[in-house]
Amino acid sequence: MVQLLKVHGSENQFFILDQTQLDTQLTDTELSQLGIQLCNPENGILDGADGVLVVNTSTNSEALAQMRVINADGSEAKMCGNGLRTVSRYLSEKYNEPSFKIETLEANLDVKKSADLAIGVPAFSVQIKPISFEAKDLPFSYKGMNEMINEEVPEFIMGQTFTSIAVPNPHLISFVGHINEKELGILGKTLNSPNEYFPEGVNVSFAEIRGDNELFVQTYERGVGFTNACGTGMSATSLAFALLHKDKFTESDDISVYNPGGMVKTHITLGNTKEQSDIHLIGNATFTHTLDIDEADLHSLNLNKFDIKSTGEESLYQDFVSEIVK
Ligand SMILES: N[C@@H](CCC[C@H](N)C(=O)O)C(=O)O
Repeated sequence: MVQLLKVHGSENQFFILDQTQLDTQLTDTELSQLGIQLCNPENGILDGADGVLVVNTSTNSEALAQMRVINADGSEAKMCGNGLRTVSRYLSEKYNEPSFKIETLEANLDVKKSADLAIGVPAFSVQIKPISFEAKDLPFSYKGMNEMINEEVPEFIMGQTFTSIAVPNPHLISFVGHINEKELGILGKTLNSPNEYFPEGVNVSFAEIRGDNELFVQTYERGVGFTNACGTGMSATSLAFALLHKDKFTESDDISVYNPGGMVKTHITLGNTKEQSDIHLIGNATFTHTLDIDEADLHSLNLNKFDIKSTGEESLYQDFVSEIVK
């Protein structure tokens, strides 16, 4: 029997599959198909999810395990901040370790247990890197620019400015007075369909500055669509905020980042160069369900065979959210 978990970070929903439990690892095609079928909001499991987080044995001795990220459309992402917190909790409980490193596609990242956000709401802090602003790393193409930092791009939306940062998955950020969800949806869809600007798609976030070190961020995710929260999106937005809105940013304090699914904290330490800045993302790591299945059924995608049990954690998370004034 294999056990998957249904988890979330700020209601950014995932399934965790620990492949070290399996006799035979799923192939990349099987993982992609599993992502598409499990995550479908209409006929997936437990109302679907934004992705599948795959735990593998690490390929280097520094990290406790490896995390891969399969988006809901079956594509693979380089990183996932909210997901990394939930995988951190999973590994922390499995190995009884409070802090360690997790291998992701481009870096080994420091993770550690933080103070619970509320009763029954465990939290983890995760490092987000590497950081790049270079067009080739996003990748993007616009008027031959090597970086897009606070640029007006009327082809996207008239009167807004845009900043593009890879952490290392690609993000496009725009600070606005008030988030227009319809415009975010149209831009997100356009830039995640064949287009001349972001050939590999991009996660698009609109952010409102609510006060000193206080943001509200909404994201249209590559490979997913609208999501309740995007951890790397909130991290990249926090870095853009620290660089572009210095009058509202205090480096010694955390930034509170509200989102449709709850809230997280980020901590930005600016480096000698903007790429050398340090980003930490702190937030909940909630396990909502366990899902047991025979390994053979997993390989053959017989997903109606899951034995699903609730953990009871979601109501405690909802109690925490009801106390937040967004
Ligand atoms: N929601 C995630 C990001 C997941 C990857 C994204 N869809 C991509 O393709 O880059 C997060 O919390 O960071």
